[in-house]
Amino acid sequence: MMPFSVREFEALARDRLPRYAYDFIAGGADDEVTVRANEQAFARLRLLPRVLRGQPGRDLGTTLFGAGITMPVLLSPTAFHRLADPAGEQATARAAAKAGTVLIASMASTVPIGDIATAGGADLVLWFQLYIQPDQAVTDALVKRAEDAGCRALVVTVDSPVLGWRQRDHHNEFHDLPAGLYCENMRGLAGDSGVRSIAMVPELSWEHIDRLRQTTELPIVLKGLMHPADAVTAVEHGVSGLLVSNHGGRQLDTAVAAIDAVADVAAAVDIPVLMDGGVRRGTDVVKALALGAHAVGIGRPVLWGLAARGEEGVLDVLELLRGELDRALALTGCASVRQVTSDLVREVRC
Ligand SMILES: Cc1cc2nc3c(=O)[nH]c(=O)nc-3n(C[C@H](O)[C@H](O)[C@H](O)COP(=O)(O)O)c2cc1C
Ligand SMILES: CCCCCCC(=O)C(=O)O
Repeated sequence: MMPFSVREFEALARDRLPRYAYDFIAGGADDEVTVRANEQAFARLRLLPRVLRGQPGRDLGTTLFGAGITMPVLLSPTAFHRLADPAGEQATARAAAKAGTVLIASMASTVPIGDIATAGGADLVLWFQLYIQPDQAVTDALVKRAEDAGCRALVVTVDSPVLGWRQRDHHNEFHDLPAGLYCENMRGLAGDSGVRSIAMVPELSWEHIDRLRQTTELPIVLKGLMHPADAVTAVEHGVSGLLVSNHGGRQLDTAVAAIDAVADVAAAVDIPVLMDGGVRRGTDVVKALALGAHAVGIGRPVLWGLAARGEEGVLDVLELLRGELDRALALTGCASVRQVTSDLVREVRC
């Protein structure tokens, strides 16, 4: 059966994946309050459409750090794509390139960043997600690998000084990758031992960002920042963009829904603000744009598409969202993503 929504892709993925892999993707931290809140918060926001502003078509395109993309929907970084499909991140890269949008490759990819870039080809706008490592030489080597692969931005995840408590993974005893799968970006670096060689750094601070700023010319995007005061500080430290995110509810449980943090962050800074967490429909994209986001990211939906139908499934998910966004723009009276304004959204009590 052909799925007609992101949700239907989730159902297909659930049927196909082993339990531990499905749970790794679906799960979050502690009681998963924030996992649910991310989606529920979108449902609490309602659209207030404008009418009689007829346009023959809609322009979904936007620009990020000089690169044109065909819609404001990015692939957020997610680990271990080969858990979902043998072609892993290579399949994802091909789909992102065909869709004409940004792939943020996870540092915890099961395909090396150079091979992801090759699979996506010249059309792929590729960014690299980085967990700053305790050993500076390892961080430097990862940045070099990303630069050599042609990545156009570094996305530094700042919401993970320690790893969240993923109860489902503990129940499933999922602590390491199955045989044959490896954190390929770590291969050959000091201390390399697969998944366990990716360290979370409890002492992570603005000094780490300053040092990274001096190491690379690439734009730096901070991912996992939610507080407007931190957004202001980020700009002072030379950061080029922000990805408002609570890591899909996988880190601090009971953190506010990501969409609820967007407006204050966007009002505080003049750099591009992106968001991810709970985006499942084109209408969610419109709501995020209305609250000041430049674009949104999707995490789990990509893995559901990949598990359900490989490269084609990821492309299907992206094209479903594109179609929904196009319809949502038409139905709210917008001819382009730039016409989405804050007056189009209202919060209701559920
Ligand atoms: C299975 C899985 C793996 C993830 N791996 C990473 C990662 O390696 N690095 C990172 O910064 N975020 C990671 N994330 C968080 C996503 O980038 C993103 O913030 C989140 O999935 C967005 O929420 P959504 O899944 O509701 O779209 C992961 C999320 C999931 C579900
Ligand atoms: C120690 C392994 C780190 C992989 C982290 C992947 C990730 O961010 C996630 O949310 O899962």
